[in-house]
Amino acid sequence: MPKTAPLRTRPARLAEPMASLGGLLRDWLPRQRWFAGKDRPVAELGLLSMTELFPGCLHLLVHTGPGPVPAPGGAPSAGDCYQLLLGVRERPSPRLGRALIGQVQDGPLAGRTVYDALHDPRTAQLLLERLRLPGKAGPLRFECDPSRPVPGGLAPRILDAEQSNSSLVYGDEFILKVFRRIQPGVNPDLEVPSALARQGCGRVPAPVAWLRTTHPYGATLGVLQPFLHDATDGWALALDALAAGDDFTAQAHELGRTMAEVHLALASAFPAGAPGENGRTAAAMTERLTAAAHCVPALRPFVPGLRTAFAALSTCDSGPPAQRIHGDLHLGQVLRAGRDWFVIDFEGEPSRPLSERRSDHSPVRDIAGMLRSFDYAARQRRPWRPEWARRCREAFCAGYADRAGWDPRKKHGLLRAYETDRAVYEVLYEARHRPDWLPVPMAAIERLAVRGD
Ligand SMILES: Nc1ncnc2c1ncn2[C@@H]1O[C@H](COP(=O)(O)OP(=O)(O)O)[C@@H](O)[C@H]1O
Ligand SMILES: O=P(O)(O)O[C@H]1O[C@H](CO)[C@@H](O[C@H]2O[C@H](CO)[C@@H](O)[C@H](O)[C@H]2O)[C@H](O)[C@H]1O
Repeated sequence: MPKTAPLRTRPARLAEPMASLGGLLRDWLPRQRWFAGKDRPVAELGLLSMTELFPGCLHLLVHTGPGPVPAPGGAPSAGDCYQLLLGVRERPSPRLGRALIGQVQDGPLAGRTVYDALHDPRTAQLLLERLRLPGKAGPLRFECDPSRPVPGGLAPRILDAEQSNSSLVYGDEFILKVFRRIQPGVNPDLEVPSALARQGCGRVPAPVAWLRTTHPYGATLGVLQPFLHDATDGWALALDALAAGDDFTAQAHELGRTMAEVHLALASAFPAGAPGENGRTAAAMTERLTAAAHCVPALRPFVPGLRTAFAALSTCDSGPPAQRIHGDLHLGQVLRAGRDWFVIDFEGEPSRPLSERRSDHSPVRDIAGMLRSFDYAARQRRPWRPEWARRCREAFCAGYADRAGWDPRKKHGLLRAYETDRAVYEVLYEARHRPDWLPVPMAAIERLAVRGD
């Protein structure tokens, strides 16, 4: 892309830019994969913070309703906050392609073309330059681990993956995840891998630099970590194995061992909080089911059957103690390089509040997530391959038991409840993001509600 024209409007004068940018962003936001509020129009759109990061590049935190824009330091309001990096240039360019957001009609930016600057190699390069050394820009703080220096001049490319955030890869050596939906507090995707690195856990790429903001509240905005360039994610490997009719149990077994290792490292890295309590967990799961059935009518006939899984949880033995976990474990979150598995993306389920994602949970929740993922993979082939999934699930649990010292297969009631809770989450996720995929978790819902296995 050609060099962007410097913005001659001073940032302070852009205090009212939502009036001019608002229309464009209202159209553009709901079309982004990472935008969570697809089920409602963007009625409210307000500016929480704006920083001119480089000439021609604005860093924005915007609030989308339904609630009003919260006042700094004031009470939280219903709605979400998103991080945007907007490129602003004098003239449109066909090279902007799908990065184009549109042309501003009025206000201080009238006539300028606005685009998603993460697609602009120059912005990507400048971003890495800022991250390599500590520094600040307005409320933004660029920080790094001085023991893990990052070389300059690495060529950037935007990752073309179905993601909840946006990622840039630099010279196949580092990957920068730019969080899109921002919540106050430290993001577990920075907190957890940093803590695991301090434990010497080699199964998780360690953050080397990160971006945070101090306004309108403290929050993590991005994390740079080593890119495992020779790795393939577990989802792609599982689909390849299915297509070739290959067995995947050796890989699943090794993956089970890896997850147990990561859970053990997490338990040492974070002091244990209050012990988990099944009755309270069952109540929370039932509440989530009720909320999901409210949004997805197809769930409703199965609610009574699913509730029995949660009711049974209240009477189960307590199981392994609650601890920090991954929180959104599936085959897309594990990468295999050579014979080793690595675990990424410790953000947790993106739709849940950060406080909940950062609290302790049963490790069975992660195990259930991975077991569901084998089922997802097996359902990508027709006729679907229940045996393939069953063998992988067995092997994963056996590998986990080898390393953890307790066997998930002996915790049937816990596993059923957590699998049910995960399938309910998936129904909601698919209904919002990929309606064509809804039959996949719905098949599990039917199985769990009717047969309970
Ligand atoms: N350290 C890494 N090395 C190699 N690939 C990675 C690494 N981190 C992420 N990826 C790739 O980027 C994709 C998206 O990363 P992820 O952290 O899951 O983002 P999101 O939370 O937006 O879904 C992953 O599926 C994986 O293919
Ligand atoms: O974007 P994230 O990786 O944080 O996770 C979200 O998106 C996932 C899909 O990309 C979704 O996972 C579901 O689909 C997977 C196949 O694409 C499957 O392997 C998982 O088992 C299934 O849950 C995940 O739930 C969601 O949080």
